[in-house]
Amino acid sequence: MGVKAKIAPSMLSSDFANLASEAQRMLDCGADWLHMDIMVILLCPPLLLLYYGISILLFLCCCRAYLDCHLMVTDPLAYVEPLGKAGASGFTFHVEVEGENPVEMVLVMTVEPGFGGQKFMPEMMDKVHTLRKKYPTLDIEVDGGLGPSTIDAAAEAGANCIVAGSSVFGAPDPAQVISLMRKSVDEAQSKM
Ligand SMILES: O=C(CO)[C@@H](O)[C@H](O)COP(=O)(O)O
Ligand SMILES: [Fe+2]
Repeated sequence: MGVKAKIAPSMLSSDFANLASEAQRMLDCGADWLHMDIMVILLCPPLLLLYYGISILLFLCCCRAYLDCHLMVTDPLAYVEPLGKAGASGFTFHVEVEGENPVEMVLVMTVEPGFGGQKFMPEMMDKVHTLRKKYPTLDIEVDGGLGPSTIDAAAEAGANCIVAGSSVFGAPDPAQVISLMRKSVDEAQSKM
């Protein structure tokens, strides 16, 4: 058996007016982590920055889940301490930003950063495959366009941490989608 599957619904696709109950709903459906996209005004609509400021605060009060914070910012280190104190559990940075990139988990984007609901980019699987060959026990996270129709490609390439927004929040039965993705990762890992 290889590395453990971790399924992380992206809160970007949740009902923003009911964040705390949306978070709990995903945990009740079997989510391992909650994925928090943190963006800057320069790259993304300001409303999202405002939203995430508020949502982190809400999570502090209401949610004890593992918060997988995806920092789409140019100065990620500046966010680590305050967000860590505030309850964030793990961070991913973008390789394009300056400075060191510590490797406990590698995130491979499978859409252009910025929005949920985009189409999965299968060409990114070469990168995942190369990483998995080189680092058999590393957590490798994929983010964007993951769902029932794309999970097998990601799992077979070696991804084990799966971020999924629209496919989970938009499903009539999110628990079933989470369970299907976990099964796909577990099966692929058992063959590695
Ligand atoms: O980081 C991002 C987008 O920038 C993601 O976390 C998306 O929120 C994933 O949403 P889906 O592609 O699964 O709808
Ligand atoms: Fe993300």
